[in-house]
Amino acid sequence: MLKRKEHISQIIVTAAQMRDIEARIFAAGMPVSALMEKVAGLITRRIQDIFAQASQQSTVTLLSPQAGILVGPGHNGGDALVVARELHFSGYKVWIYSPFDKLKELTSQHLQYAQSLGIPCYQDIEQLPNCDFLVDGLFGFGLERTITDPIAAAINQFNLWNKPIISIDLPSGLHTDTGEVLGTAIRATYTLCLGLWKQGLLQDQALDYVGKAELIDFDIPLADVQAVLGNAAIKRITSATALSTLPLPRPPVTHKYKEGHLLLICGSRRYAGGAILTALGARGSGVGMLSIAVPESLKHLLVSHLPEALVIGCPETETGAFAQLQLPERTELSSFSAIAIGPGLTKDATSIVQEVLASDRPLVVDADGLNILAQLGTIPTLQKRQAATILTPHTGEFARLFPDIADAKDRVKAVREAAARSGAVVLLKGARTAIANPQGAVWINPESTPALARGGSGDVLTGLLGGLLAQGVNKEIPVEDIVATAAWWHAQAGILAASERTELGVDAFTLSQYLLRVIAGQW
Ligand SMILES: NC(=O)C1=CN([C@@H]2O[C@H](COP(=O)(O)OP(=O)(O)OC[C@H]3O[C@@H](n4cnc5c(N)ncnc54)[C@H](O)[C@@H]3O)[C@@H](O)[C@H]2O)[C@@H](O)CC1
Ligand SMILES: [K+]
Repeated sequence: MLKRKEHISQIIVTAAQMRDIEARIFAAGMPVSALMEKVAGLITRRIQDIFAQASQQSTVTLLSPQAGILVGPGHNGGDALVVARELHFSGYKVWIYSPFDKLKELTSQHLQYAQSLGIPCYQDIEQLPNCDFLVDGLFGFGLERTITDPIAAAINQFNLWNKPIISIDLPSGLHTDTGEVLGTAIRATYTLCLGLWKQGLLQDQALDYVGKAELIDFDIPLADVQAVLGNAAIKRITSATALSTLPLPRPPVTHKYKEGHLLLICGSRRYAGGAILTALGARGSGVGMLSIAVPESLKHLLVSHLPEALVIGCPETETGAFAQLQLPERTELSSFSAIAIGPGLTKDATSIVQEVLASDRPLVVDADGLNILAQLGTIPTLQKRQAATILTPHTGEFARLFPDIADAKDRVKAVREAAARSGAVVLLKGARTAIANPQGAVWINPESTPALARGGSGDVLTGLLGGLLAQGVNKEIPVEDIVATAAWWHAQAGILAASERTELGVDAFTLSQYLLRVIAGQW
């Protein structure tokens, strides 16, 4: 059983779902004002911690830091006003920017009380004094239309101040579900997301605005979450879930075939390195047995890099691409636990992709394998496969496979539709990789690094995923969990490598060497 905190940190909600969950809490008797008080108290404490830490690291000690509090018309503004009051009482110098004439009732009451305490309140940005940091309570999940002037101009101005900004719930201006910028948006240094993770904070287009995001858990009952979300949930992949899916510990009595036999089909003379990187990713997975089918002229190269693998040289075309898949005698595709196909294939390998699709083995299709699928237009026939199919496109490959649903503005929606249509588990690569299964469940990898935006890093993922799949199939681990674990592991290896070698130091070979270090400390 997952602990409550762990469970809560996995959940992702839309604005509508958050509103429904909130409504259940209020209907059960929790007063709105009491919840606001509780939440804003938690935010205040976190702001104080952040600021205390920053002061410790700085050579200048501020005796009474000055906070600018930005207040919108709804309950996000109400939260901000409670924070203003609490910071005021704990010795901060506080001023309030409240540009709206009409406020929700609770927000209006808090404003009135803050003013009665003598906290200065301004309506125009020109009047605002200097400050050490800003608290953004302009809009939360109630933002429903594009922000216009004068608020848009004020937000742009705040962004130019170059002061730390702490956004309450989400940076004002971001769409709660898609992360789209509605006109303009606050560029936060920290986002303190309230209660449950909002989907928009995990969409690629929001990342420039979100800063460092944290969840402020205010004890939402899990029963209310379950009642609203049901099973078609969107989940954040966490270390705890990923680690629990790894094929560890191994049973004391086992043998190499029991620990999975992966067949990789990859490479061409032109893209020889892709085959090596895919194989190194598979090696990192710990798979029991690795067979690698490559065009004949690559065989020695692969053997010299991976002496443990069984390398199968296949007939090749004049240009050194696969002409045919020729497995050793008495070996069928069904002899393997799983197959991964694609990196470095070239488009000459069309018939091999078809052959593999017709097999009854769990299958990962990547890179040129996906381009061949797009050309063949066979996406609907994937539904008929007897075993799981996993597609791992980057944005360009996704657009070729699903031209009518590729949607940069809502990647979660796009990946969900792609999975439903294809019957495959689809992993859409990005800064926040999103994974969907055909039943509508989605997983998002919440931590990654731009260091991974580099040729060959996808090949490592394909091998790693294939290797985990081969091991997981034997242990009856759900395919979606394996895909999520591979995405997490790959990203964590990138993060660890970047932390030691900078974001420029994570070439794909190096990445493959960091895989094991991610988990070595955990077991
Ligand atoms: N979900 C929860 O359980 C809790 C939510 N709380 C806070 O409440 C927030 C949601 O509050 P609200 O529903 O009042 O929504 P918001 O505070 O996000 O703002 C909605 C208000 O902004 C106006 N508005 C929307 N778009 C606008 C635009 N483009 N230009 C000008 N005005 C615009 C709306 O008419 C409405 O008055 C959360 O983000 C969070 O900060 C907390 O107080 C406590 C608990
Ligand atoms: K906000």
